[in-house]
Order: sequence, then structure tokens, then C-alpha cells
Amino acid sequence: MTLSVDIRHQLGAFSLDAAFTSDGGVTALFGRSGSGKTSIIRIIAGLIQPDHGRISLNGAVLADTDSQIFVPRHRRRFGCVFQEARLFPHLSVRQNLNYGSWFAPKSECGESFDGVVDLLGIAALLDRRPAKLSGGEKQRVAIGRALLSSPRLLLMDEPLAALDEARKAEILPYLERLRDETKVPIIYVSHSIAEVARLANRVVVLRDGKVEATGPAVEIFSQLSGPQAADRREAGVLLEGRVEHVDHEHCLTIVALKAAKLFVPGEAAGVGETVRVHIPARDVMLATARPEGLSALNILEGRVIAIGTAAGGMVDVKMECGGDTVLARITQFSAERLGLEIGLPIHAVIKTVALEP
Ligand SMILES: Nc1ncnc2c1ncn2[C@@H]1O[C@H](COP(=O)(O)OP(=O)(O)OP(=O)(O)O)[C@@H](O)[C@H]1O
Repeated sequence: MTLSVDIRHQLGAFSLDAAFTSDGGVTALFGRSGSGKTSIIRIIAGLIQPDHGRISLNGAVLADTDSQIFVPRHRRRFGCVFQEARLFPHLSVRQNLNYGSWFAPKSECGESFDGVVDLLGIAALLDRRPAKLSGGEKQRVAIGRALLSSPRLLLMDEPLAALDEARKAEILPYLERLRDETKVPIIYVSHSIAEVARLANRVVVLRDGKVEATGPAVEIFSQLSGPQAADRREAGVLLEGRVEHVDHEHCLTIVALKAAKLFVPGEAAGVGETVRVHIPARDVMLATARPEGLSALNILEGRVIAIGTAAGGMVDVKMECGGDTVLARITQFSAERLGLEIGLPIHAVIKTVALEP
């Protein structure tokens, strides 16, 4: 599956000028509020006709202003999931789900009803009305309804934004299953780094209607100037590794990175599985000599490879640790006191890491 988007569009004073491709899996459109994410989703969905440009899916043209082609939205066969579940209040969950399959072409059997119900864990909800569901349950039903329409592409616009942290945590594993177990490619809009880091295979970073960067999630989130650099709270890196050992007694997972090993709290994956590990930059301390007597389990050795420009008294320090990149956000004062410079051997003391299987 290749979705190719190359469009220009004017919305009042806002200019959208974006080109990117998506090759299946989850492609996240990521950017701050007002960067143009929703407008792009609406253009892909066929809700807005672009002023200029072309959109195609697997070579089939959906919109092309040069040849005046515009496939209307109902003929694109895309499933949409929005911030609000938008279920029919007078229909049961089962009827809401069946509504999705009425739009599926009879010749194509996509996901089965039972398969979708199982995938999203909604079997116990089938006879309830939406008013009797939690926000997270409603969203799972909305995803199910979209999937049962046998979509060629799922467009998800901030599907978790209206949910509290507990509901988000409840629904994220289902989105991961959706990504891993169905073949439906997903365009996923979010301004949450944690969400995108966890779900996306590819990331398109938008700023002021333009594509600022695009590439594999692991690469995009490890760039010093990456999308997270501006975000004081969420900056960090995403590393990929393999589970080497699960210590059930201490509820720890030991992940082998390129050279180093990381101790990660929890038992979220099995031995041999590939996992992503999120290391927030604010949780990384630096030491010029190997520290002793610390409670932190993870001390990685490496070298400083970049020092970001200071903002608000803080600097980002990028290190290469045995082939992996780690980012630390420390005060300018500490950086000066440690005499940090490119090439300096350094120890990264990592306080918390989160496993994202
Ligand atoms: N119909 C419209 N007319 C004029 N301006 C518009 C219109 N629709 C959107 N805009 C403007 O276009 C810009 C991008 O909006 P858009 O909703 O695509 O951003 P976004 O990245 O999805 O933001 P958010 O994360 O807040 O949803 C904003 O400045 C918005 O005010």
C-alpha cells in the first residue's frame, strides 16, 4: 500500500503545502495545534478538495487538480475515527458495528464481525447502547465500526484526545493490535509524542502547514532538532532492542540494545521480542566518571556527539552509547560545570525508561 500526498491548499490565512508518502502500517501526522494535521486528513478523506496537487493510493488517483479528478469521499472507502466516537445513540453496539459493514462491498470480505469484536475486546458490550459505555469503550466501538466497512485506509484524527490518561492507557494496546494484526494501513493524527512514539512506524512532522521532517519513528524521535526538542516535558529518544531476559521475581525486563543492556520496569514483552524503549531526556543525568552507589539501574557509557542550543537555561546533550543515541536535558549551568564538549566520554544515568512493545 502506498499513499502518496502532494497538495497545496489555502484555508483563510493558512497555507498548506505538504508532500509525503505512507507505505502501510501506522503513519503519524504529528505537529502542534494549528500545524495543519486535521486539514490534511480532511483532504485525504475527500471532505476538502485541494486547490492544487495530487493524492493517490496504490497508483489509483483520488484527486488530481491537473487532470480535474476528484473521487468523492464515499467512493474512496476510507474508514474515519475522530476525537468523539460519533456513534448512533439509538442503536446498540451490535447495530452500530453492523452499520459499518453495510458499506463494505459484498465482493470483498475484510475483517469478520467476530474477529473485530475479539480484536477490540467489545464482546461484552454488544447489546448496550452508547450512553452506557465509557469514553474508551465508545472509541473502541467506533474503531470497530470503521474496520467493518472494509476500509482501504483508516484515518484516525486524535482518537484518544478526548480521553483521560486511564482510558488512553486502556485503548492503546487495542490500537497496537490493530496495527499488528490487521493489514489496514492507518494515518494517525496526534500531537502527543508518547502516543506517536508508541504507535507509529513512520512520522510526518508538520509545522505551519509544511512538512518539517519525515521518516521512521525511531529516527525522527532521536534527532536533536526533532519534534520533541521544543517540548520541554516530552523530549526523549526511542530505542529499539530485543528482550533478553524477564526477571519475574523483580518484575524487570532486560532489553539488549545495540551494545548496552537496559533494565526496564515491568514484564510487558517476552524473551526474543523486539521492543521500543522510550527514554525521556529529563530522566537522564550525566556524569564524567562512572558513578557508584546509585539506585538507578541503567548507566550507559558513551561520548557526547552534539550539544543543542540553550533555551530557558536548559540544553539538550546527545550521546552515542554503543551505537544507540541517548538524549539528556540538563541545565546550562550543569553543562558548563561538567565542561561538556563534543567527543567527551560520558556516563548517562537513566532514571526511568518505559517499554513500548
Ligand atoms: N475553514 C477554515 N478557514 C480558515 N482557516 C482554517 C479553516 N480550517 C482550518 N483553518 C486554519 O488552518 C490551520 C490548521 O488547522 P488544522 O485544524 O488543520 O490544524 P491541526 O494541526 O489539526 O490543529 P489541532 O491539533 O488543534 O486540531 C489553523 O490555523 C486553522 O485556524
